Amino acid sequence: MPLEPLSQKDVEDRLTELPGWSLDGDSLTRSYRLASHFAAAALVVHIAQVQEELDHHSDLTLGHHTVLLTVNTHSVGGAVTEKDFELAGRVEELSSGHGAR
Ligand SMILES: C[C@H](O)[C@H](O)[C@H]1CNC2=NC(N)=NC(=O)C2=N1
Repeated sequence: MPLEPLSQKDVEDRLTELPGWSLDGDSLTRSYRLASHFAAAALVVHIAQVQEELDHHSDLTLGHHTVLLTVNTHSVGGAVTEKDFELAGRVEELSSGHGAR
């Protein structure tokens, strides 16, 4: 089934299940803080693996002890779709194993 943009209400409702995530413009976003720069880099690699698995490649920025994700769907003009929530949920699951907060 082709991806469709979610309504603003759907996005807000779904965000209540993802603490730490918010809507920034047309994208879902979350910043994670890690114990070291290397730990942050390892989280980036792990997220990149999931992005490949889902064939969904959101912006992923490595900072000093931080990882910033900005998630939207290019094929619908950069709006938020179900696939963005799927990726965000997967990242939430794996982030705790990295000690991210
Ligand atoms: C052909 C390939 O499946 C598409 O280009 C995928 C790749 N990764 C993607 N990532 C994101 N964020 N949005 C997309 O629409 C998208 N499309």
